[in-house]
Amino acid sequence: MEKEGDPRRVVIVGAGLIGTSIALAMRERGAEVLLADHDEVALRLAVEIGAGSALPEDGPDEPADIAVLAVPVAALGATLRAAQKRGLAHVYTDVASVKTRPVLDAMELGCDLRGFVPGHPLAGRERSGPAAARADLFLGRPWALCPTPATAPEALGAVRALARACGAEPLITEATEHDRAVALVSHAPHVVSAAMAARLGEADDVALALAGQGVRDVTRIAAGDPDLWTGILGANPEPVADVLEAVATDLAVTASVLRAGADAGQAGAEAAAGLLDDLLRRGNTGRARIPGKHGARASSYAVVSVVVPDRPGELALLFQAAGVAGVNIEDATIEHSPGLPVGVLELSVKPEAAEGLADELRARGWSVPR
Ligand SMILES: NC(=O)C1=CN([C@@H]2O[C@H](COP(=O)(O)OP(=O)(O)OC[C@H]3O[C@@H](n4cnc5c(N)ncnc54)[C@H](O)[C@@H]3O)[C@@H](O)[C@H]2O)C=CC1
Ligand SMILES: O=C(O)C(=O)Cc1ccc(O)cc1
Repeated sequence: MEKEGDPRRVVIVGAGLIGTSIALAMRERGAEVLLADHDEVALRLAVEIGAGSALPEDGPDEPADIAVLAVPVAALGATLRAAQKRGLAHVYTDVASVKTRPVLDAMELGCDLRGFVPGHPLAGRERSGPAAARADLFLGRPWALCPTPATAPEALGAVRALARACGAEPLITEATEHDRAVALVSHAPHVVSAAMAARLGEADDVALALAGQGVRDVTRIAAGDPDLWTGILGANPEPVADVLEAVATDLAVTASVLRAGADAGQAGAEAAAGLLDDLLRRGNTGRARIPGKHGARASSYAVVSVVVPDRPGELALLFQAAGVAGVNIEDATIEHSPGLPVGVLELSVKPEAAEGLADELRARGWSVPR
């Protein structure tokens, strides 16, 4: 549904995963979308899945409200310069995973920084290209905006409206702060995931046959495009290296503790166990600090666990019951063992709503262990 202040005409340069996802989200809001990509196959595919129409060679009839540059980090400066020269839009933004380096590139190339709002949606996938695009990719996700001192307030307002129209939560920050933050929460995790996944290159058939959800979780993002990630990491080297060195220290201490513990005496074994315990507990603490939906702290929700029979319509009934009880479900996960006739549904709700929900579900016949 269209909202006042939403951009009406949007140009997307780079019809890959992120560009096409923004295009699809804006099309759902009724915007006109014009797409460009130097890869004709990607462009055609994006047009065919309904993301918009191809930007004419000679540009739009009149400048669009916003042009979104969704190209790899290293291509951003030149792409902005070319887009501004063609007069594609009144306001420009980008989605690159790093902010300081591309903004410097844009300055060096003489881009007009007043109408440029550096941006970065913190949502993505381990797949590239328009075929992987989804209109709902940005729902409830943070979208960093890093205006420079030169950025015009109207330009910032327009890009903020674009992020909201895509369902995201805009968060204004400064480029160097952004780059340090994403080194910790996105870039270094990618390298750690790749380093673990790389071990699987040497795994034998038995090990691979035993691979469960844990290793899948830890290595999911390692499936990302190596070229894209080489560009991201190369543009944010120092902050990423700082995090990797800290992780490497924890790993090196753990490895030596495990080796020493194997043949240490009683006192040595206790010291080793203490160091290991310390890391595992710091891991619990760090993981619990990752915010849940809309930036709320995950630990600020209470979890109600419900045993649900594996029957058609069961979840619909249960969510309906929560609705009748006036309880908003903030998040839900289902733990399900294949072959078992039941699963455990974990519902995250506001703490004050947990008891009422549990009582309501018990009254309707569900098992909610105390
Ligand atoms: N992959 C992810 O999960 C996320 C990526 N990003 C950032 O979004 C940007 C795009 O990444 P993806 O969409 O994942 O990549 P992608 O590979 O799916 O799409 C990039 C598209 O840009 C096109 N392209 C490259 N240079 C171009 C140029 N000079 N002119 C026109 N088109 C050009 C490519 O042909 C390709 O279709 C990158 O800067 C990345 O850092 C941001 C958030 C998440
Ligand atoms: O796959 C995921 O879950 C991601 O988090 C992807 C991602 C990749 C790069 C970004 O700059 C932001 C997000």
